[in-house]
Amino acid sequence: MGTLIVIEGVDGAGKNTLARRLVSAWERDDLEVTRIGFPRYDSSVHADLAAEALRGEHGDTAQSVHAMALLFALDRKYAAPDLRKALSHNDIVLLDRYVASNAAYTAARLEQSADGEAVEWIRALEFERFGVPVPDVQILLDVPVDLAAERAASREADDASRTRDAYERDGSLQSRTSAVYGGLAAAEWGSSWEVVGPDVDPDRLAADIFNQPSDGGKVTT
Ligand SMILES: Nc1ncnc2c1ncn2[C@@H]1O[C@H](COP(=O)(O)OP(=O)(O)OP(=O)(O)O)[C@@H](O)[C@H]1O
Ligand SMILES: Cc1cn([C@H]2C[C@H](O)[C@@H](COP(=O)(O)O)O2)c(=O)[nH]c1=O
Repeated sequence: MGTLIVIEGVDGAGKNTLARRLVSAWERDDLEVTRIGFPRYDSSVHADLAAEALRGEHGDTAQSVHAMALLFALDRKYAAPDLRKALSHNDIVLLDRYVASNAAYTAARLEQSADGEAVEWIRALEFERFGVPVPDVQILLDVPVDLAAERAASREADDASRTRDAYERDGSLQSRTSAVYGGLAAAEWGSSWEVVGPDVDPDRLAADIFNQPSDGGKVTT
């Protein structure tokens, strides 16, 4: 059975970039790795509806914190069989965003903290009711929100297909989300967390997170 590793962080933190570098490091060590990004745009109707809502379509859907969270959660519910299959065929399944994204953004939108009702609602909905796999370790890429916002803005300037959505343009939401993430990591929400900064060395992180072969491929933090 493979190890389920998740990268979390605010928009523009550099999750996608870090994920690619971790995969390269693990593949150099001959590990079998699969990378999946949530939301699963273009392969999940729920993910596509959520993206469209965040760009102003579907009436007042985006205004409803809970409707948005349900769309993101349904994307994962229908991905769960593929996640289990991927875990049975790989040493590592690396996810770019997962359940903690829903917990952090939902709580932040409702101005709650990591120990509030929204986070508990997401935990019960996704892990208990939908039965999505629980991660072995969650990495929080903890980047100052101003730096993350600059990166998201410059990515938008370079690539017209990456225009910022409603969440990405809301600096206050990004700050609150960052704070909730900090609380989730401190509470080891769901599983163990590793908090890393913007200057993390991906090769060292890859080695730290997946110690092999001495511990049989189990995760350490
Ligand atoms: N370590 C880094 N140093 C400099 N620039 C970086 C670094 N990591 C990422 N970037 C740049 O910042 C921008 C955002 O990075 P990336 O797409 O990896 O972030 P993300 O967290 O996956 O964003 P989102 O959640 O919004 O999809 C990209 O233009 C990327 O090239
Ligand atoms: C998976 C997931 C995402 N979100 C939020 C986070 C982002 O602001 C947007 C879109 O994600 P992307 O990484 O920028 O493509 O949605 C969320 O609130 N809940 C989730 O489960």
